[in-house]
Amino acid sequence: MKIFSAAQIREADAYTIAHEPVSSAMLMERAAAACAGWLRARFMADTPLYIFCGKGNNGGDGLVIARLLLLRGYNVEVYVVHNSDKTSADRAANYTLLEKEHPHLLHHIHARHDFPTLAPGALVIDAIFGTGLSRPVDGWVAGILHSISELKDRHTIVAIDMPSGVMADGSSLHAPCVHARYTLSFEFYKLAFLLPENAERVGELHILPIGLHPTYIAQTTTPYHIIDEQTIRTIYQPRKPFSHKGTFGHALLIAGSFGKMGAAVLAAKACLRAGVGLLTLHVPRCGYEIIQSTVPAAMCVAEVEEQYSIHFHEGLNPAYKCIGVGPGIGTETATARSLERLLEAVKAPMVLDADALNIIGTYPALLQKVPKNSLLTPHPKEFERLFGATSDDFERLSLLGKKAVELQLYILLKGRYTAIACPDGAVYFNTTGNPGMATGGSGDVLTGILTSLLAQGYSPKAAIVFGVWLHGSAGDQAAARLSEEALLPEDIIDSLGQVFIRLSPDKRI
Ligand SMILES: NC(=O)C1=CN([C@@H]2O[C@H](COP(=O)(O)OP(=O)(O)OC[C@H]3O[C@@H](n4cnc5c(N)ncnc54)[C@H](OP(=O)(O)O)[C@@H]3O)[C@@H](O)[C@H]2O)[C@H](O)CC1
Ligand SMILES: [K+]
Repeated sequence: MKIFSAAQIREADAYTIAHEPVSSAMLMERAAAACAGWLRARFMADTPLYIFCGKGNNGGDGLVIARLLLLRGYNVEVYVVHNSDKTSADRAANYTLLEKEHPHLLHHIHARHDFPTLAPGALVIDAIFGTGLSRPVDGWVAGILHSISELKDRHTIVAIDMPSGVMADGSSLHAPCVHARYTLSFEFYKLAFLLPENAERVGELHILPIGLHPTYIAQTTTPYHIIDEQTIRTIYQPRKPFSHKGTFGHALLIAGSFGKMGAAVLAAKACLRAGVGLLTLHVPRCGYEIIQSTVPAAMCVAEVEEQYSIHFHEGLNPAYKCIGVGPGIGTETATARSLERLLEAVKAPMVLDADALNIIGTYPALLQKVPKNSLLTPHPKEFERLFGATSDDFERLSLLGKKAVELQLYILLKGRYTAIACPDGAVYFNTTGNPGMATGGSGDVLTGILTSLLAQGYSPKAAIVFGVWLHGSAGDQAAARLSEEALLPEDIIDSLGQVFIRLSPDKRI
């Protein structure tokens, strides 16, 4: 699913109006009907309802929502926020319509002290600004956004299309914004919704389809995409009946050290469950019995060195289709030296995670030695160590994209919506996964999955997009069974099978 900018959304609107054909007023009616339907399904007609409307089309949506809910007997009051002397034509027409039928329900806000006192348990609709916001809101209008946000503990705030004050394509980190409990947005995710700095403002996001023209959507390009199950189904390669273990590749995982062998066990189990044909683990001496007894399907190469692996660049089997390195290996100087030699020796794309990234953060020259098209999987702290600090999430996203192109690497940035930046400039956001996965060890599971998919012959782009989606989906499946609180990385691994079954329904018994 594509993520469009505010300008492209306006174009999609105009294209739909010209080609469907549908009038702009009807499109507003559709958008508002989708919101009214959503609200009616969740809130009773006697809920005190306050709709705050701006002077643009977002305000127009609010006025139509008011009209539609009044028709259904809802208890509505409308407050027009006079942020501008100008108004849009569709908003003006809908204002006239409402004024004719319900003049006593219309109120006007020209200053902060015009803000009303709300009845207890009210539903507050924020339809002040949407995608038309071009600059941070200031003055008394900013005060109104604050007044709405202050209601959030006692009332339910629902933002229409965008929480007012949030800009679709740029940072509004320090700008006054409505903090909504729910955001009902039209047709597309906006880039701002996917970045952590807006999480508290957007609340629970619902994307409502309003029938924007499919031709515009198909022919318009954007670097930003949401990974959807439809895309995953085109990536996933079901197994052919005559395949054998050699068909699914031989992976090497370099993981674990004294006290961190759990990372190696988790990565190994995930690698096997994600379908690799053969797996070898390279561990320090202390990990030998652990691996042989907990992951019997894997082969194990143990070093003479007791606590840390420092010779993993030596004697590499040419049969290895993919090498994953990093979980729990530590950052000893000798380990860093071995990593450098490994990067010099390997030409095929690898997976680098955790301590491998921390070592590269300490010795940044190593970044240039990482084989092209490798997969790097930093969390935000590791990302900062690798590429430096940024002042907001939009700047960090742009740095992520820039580094992926410059270094010709796939770099993901872990988060609620993990962002995957590709060497061709595309960025994919993953929406699967849940807060239950924010536990030590979840990242090791991801490393195992990605190494497995690359070894099986998935292209680096297919492996990272599929792998991140799979990891999140297995986490969701596990959380549905066990709760987010009780979720452990092992449960993600155990649920991988269910996700594969979902992707290939003909395999169900
Ligand atoms: N395809 C769709 O998704 C549809 C969306 N619809 C809705 O339309 C809005 C976008 O409407 P638009 O009129 O373009 O813009 P807004 O209503 O969001 O904002 C315009 C008003 O905002 C004022 N403005 C802008 N920046 C500021 C600021 N920093 N401070 C104060 N005021 C600001 C602007 O005032 P001007 O004086 O600059 O003119 C306008 O008053 C979209 O979000 C959806 O809700 C359609 O209904 C259907 C299709
Ligand atoms: K809004």
